[in-house]
Amino acid sequence: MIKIDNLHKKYGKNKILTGVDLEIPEKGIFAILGPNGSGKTTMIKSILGMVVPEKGDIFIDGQKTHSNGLYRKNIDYLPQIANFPGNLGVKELIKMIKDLRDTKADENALIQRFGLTPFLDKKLSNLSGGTKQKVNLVLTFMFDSQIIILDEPTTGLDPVALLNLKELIAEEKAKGKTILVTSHIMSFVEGIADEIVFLLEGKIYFKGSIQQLREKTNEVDLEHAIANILKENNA
Ligand SMILES: Nc1ncnc2c1ncn2[C@@H]1O[C@H](COP(=O)(O)OP(=O)(O)OP(=O)(O)O)[C@@H](O)[C@H]1O
Repeated sequence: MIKIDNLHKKYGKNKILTGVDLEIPEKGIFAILGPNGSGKTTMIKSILGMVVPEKGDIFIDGQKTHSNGLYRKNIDYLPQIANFPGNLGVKELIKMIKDLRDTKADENALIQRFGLTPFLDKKLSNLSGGTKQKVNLVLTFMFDSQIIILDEPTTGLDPVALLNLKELIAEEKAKGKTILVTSHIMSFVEGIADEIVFLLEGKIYFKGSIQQLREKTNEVDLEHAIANILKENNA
């Protein structure tokens, strides 16, 4: 379980998170939504210990995150922008990440799933954006951690890869995992999310099911429900 208590983070004078309280239970898919710049990545990076908040606490399974970095081993993370050296080959990169993480990994089924076999000996700099993202997905999902955090996983994916990703996320959930995902693609979110967590003006504006959000906003679908919140709040 992930618990965030009164999280505050600013960059210089720019206040981004101004008292985030959030509880993410054991199992399920939670979509972190909010307008550009609302602090979704900042919140995710705080959970991962990559951003140091001024105030507030984060607990994972009851343990405070800044008391011990070991909890990170149990989180698989797909960053919004993954920058690996372009002269690395795909196979080399996978091996390098496996060696660094030093945890059991199973990449072969994922390589098949995303059709990456023909690219294994290619350099990253020679891959298309979507193919690079498929490689990043392999790097994320090849470990078998209880918590998976995906920051904009759909970037550059074609419809087949997108369907594959949706199925993969559903399979991981079926194993009892907790998945946090950010996305601006509402059809993707609607297809996978159990709950929406909506960040606005530094706080959690809404947490609940898509159905509850539709009822709250009186809208027929998620896209209109989100647009409604943004217009009402001039966001
Ligand atoms: N390292 C940093 N230094 C200074 N400002 C930063 C830094 N990282 C993020 N910011 C600023 O903090 C704000 C929140 O950024 P963040 O990336 O968390 O938002 P987001 O909700 O994930 O946005 P998006 O939907 O565009 O991905 C933005 O105004 C951003 O410019």
